[in-house]
Amino acid sequence: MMFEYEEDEDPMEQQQQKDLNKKDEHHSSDYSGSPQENPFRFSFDKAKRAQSMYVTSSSEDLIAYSTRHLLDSPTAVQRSLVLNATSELNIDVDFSDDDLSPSVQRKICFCASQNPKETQEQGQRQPKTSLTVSFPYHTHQITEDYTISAEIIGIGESGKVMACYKKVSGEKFALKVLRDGPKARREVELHWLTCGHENVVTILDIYENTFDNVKCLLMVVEFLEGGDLLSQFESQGSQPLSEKKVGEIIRQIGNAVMYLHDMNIAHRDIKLENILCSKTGDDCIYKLGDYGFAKRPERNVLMESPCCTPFYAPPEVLGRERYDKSCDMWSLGVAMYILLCGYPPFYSMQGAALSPGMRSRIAKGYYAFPHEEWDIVSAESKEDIRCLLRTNPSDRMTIHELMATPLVTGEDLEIARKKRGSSAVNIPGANEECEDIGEIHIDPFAEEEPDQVNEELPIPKSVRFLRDGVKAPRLHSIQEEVGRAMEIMRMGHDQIYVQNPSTTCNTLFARRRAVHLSIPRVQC
Ligand SMILES: Nc1ncnc2c1ncn2[C@@H]1O[C@H](COP(=O)(O)OP(=O)(O)OP(=O)(O)O)[C@@H](O)[C@H]1O
Repeated sequence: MMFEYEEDEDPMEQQQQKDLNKKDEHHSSDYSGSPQENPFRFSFDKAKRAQSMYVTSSSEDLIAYSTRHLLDSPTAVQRSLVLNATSELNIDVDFSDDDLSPSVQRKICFCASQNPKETQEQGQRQPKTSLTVSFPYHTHQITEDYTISAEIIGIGESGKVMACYKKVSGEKFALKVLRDGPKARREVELHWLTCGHENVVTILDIYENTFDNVKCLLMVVEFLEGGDLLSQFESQGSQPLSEKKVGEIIRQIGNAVMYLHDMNIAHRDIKLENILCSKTGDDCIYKLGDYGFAKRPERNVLMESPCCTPFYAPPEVLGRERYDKSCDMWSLGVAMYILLCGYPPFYSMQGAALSPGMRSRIAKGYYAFPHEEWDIVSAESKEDIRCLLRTNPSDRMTIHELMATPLVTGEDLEIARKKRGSSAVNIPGANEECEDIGEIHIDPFAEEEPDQVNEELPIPKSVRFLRDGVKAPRLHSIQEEVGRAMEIMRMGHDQIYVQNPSTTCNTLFARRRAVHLSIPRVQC
């Protein structure tokens, strides 16, 4: 079997690479970790980075700084992509609606009564109509109720997450500042609608305040001491977790996802960074946060705007096809894979956020279960991953199916096997056992790309890399990866510049032109 496979060169990736090299020269301290590591094992020390971003001055200044940063930072393009994005969302609340289970209805009541005092005394909530549920928010200054600390507890795509303390109790909370707009409102609304679930980060208060003429939504949420799961996982050396532990994490987060999906809400950005931990160590409660991409489509309408983080992005998202809640299932499959072995199933060999090679492997559902990490993992868990990483969304395992698997229920595998009368279900042709490497998985249901029919699939370099350390991909922080990827992938805004095919001198386009003669030639 040949192991030659060159990734397609992508001008976008090359440009990113150049940018990164430049950045490396000037900010070498931004990067940590050895270049000999797997691309996922970039060790991003968020705490260190956050510490360097302390801002001293009054709380108002701090928030103003944060909002200004949303507009003026070097990543303003990314920010504006996020902030200018997409359409208004009205959440239908018809209590006779079949879609709304009794638990959902209870949840709506629960949320509505979170701050009854505020409702009665100040009447500062948005009016609620029978058709639209808005979230309750305060219009007075947040600093009347909370002391905003200079501590930045996290940095994400849409801004910083800061620490704040409730004045009356001294309790610590996390504060997320969003520039007001349809996207921010959608994030807050959908998060608010679901935040009564024990595995969803609880929202305490929402404020609509203006700083420097910028209207912002400020979301005060519970502070989770354990931080995000990626940081925890990396701080423990990205060592594979036991199946029992992974089952526990997936059970808790799966519960939250099931709750969302039953409400017809898709989270669309499930990843380890968005899973927050109540503490480090045992008996941790895992909670789903960051609803920045959550969406509730109109009934029977599939979602179209590309989102997600490339490591976790399913093929239909990359392919810009219509997709729905099943993209969360793919992301759960990726998260499960990472937790069980310490690296992702799909990644760019250049360490970029997304490359043509990675895109192609995702599209084909092409990944491996290398011996070293996977031989000790049960056939059942591998089968769960295969069912989650099916390229066709309609073939993919649903959340209800996942929640019934022995990994999640904790059912004894021997008993589960006896019940089923066999070991894990094997799909003929789905996997190829390769003595030296491990199990190579190719989704048997993946649709062939038209120009690749009858072509033998190459073994992905990732397999060689994992086994032989053939090529050391460059390392850079996940935040940068995500930032770049978001720039490429988030299309739901009005700032995308589409190059004119009859004038562009893009090299990738030139190569495509050479293959597809119908594309007009350009004198460059
Ligand atoms: N409630 C919280 N308690 C503790 N840490 C938090 C909390 N909320 C967020 N964080 C930290 O801040 C980081 C960024 O938060 P969040 O994901 O909400 O921001 P974001 O801008 O929407 O990020 P992105 O879209 O890049 O995932 C998290 O990965 C986590 O480390």
